[in-house]
Amino acid sequence: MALRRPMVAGNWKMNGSSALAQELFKKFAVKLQNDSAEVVLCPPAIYLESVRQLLEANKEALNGCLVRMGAQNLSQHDFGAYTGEISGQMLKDSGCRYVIVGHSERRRMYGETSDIVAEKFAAAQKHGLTPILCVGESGPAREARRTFEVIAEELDVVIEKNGTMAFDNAIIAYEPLWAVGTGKSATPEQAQEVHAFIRRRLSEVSPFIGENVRILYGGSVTPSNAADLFAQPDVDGGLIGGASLNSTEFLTLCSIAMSA
Ligand SMILES: O=C(CO)COP(=O)(O)O
Repeated sequence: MALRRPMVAGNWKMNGSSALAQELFKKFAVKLQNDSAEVVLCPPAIYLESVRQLLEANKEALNGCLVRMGAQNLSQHDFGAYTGEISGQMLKDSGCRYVIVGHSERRRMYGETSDIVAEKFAAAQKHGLTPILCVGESGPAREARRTFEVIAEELDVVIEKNGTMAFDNAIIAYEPLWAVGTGKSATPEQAQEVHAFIRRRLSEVSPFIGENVRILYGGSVTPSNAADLFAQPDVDGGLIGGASLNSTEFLTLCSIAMSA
């Protein structure tokens, strides 16, 4: 078993259906062979209950394979007059283990600042969820050679509020904005370079955290590029958008992670 168990997390975004969940579980029961990788489904909140029921109903068929559930977002608040929001406690109550925090689509389209992201990270942990913290630079930032600077800023705000040790119970996802939903993935070398940078930065404070935190790559991962990406020493799997909506492709990605 690798030091860090690979993870494949499917971020459905505002896509999918309960039928997709059923289809996935039918295939999981047949195709997932072992627990050498962890599989996470992050459907829209309205489908969390369907996925929870499928997890329960397929417990035996999954035979120890690690399939878990995550949400795509949470409120930074515990409860109250926040129409349309969902708290960490509610997600925990619904059977979530993980929650994506700071996805670039939320930062860009819903005004989530790094401070809000840091609060959401704290709220997730407070309620017993493991945050999957997304960081990543834009295309222009990369062209201006500001990749490390942007990633460091995004990380540091979360570290300042929560401390480096908080990453003992967190996952990081490197998702360069120019690769998200564009069909243009980072090369394995580009991903590895940034993953190593993130690991080093955490190692400066805690070598233990640096060595153990799982860092996923996200951005146009498909069955044709996943093996090379997942084979990088600091890439511990993927956060998958588009390809997580196709059950055959998603299962292929899970198999690749299992043999990475
Ligand atoms: O944003 C992503 C996952 O969170 C990546 O999306 P794509 O895999 O569709 O590029």
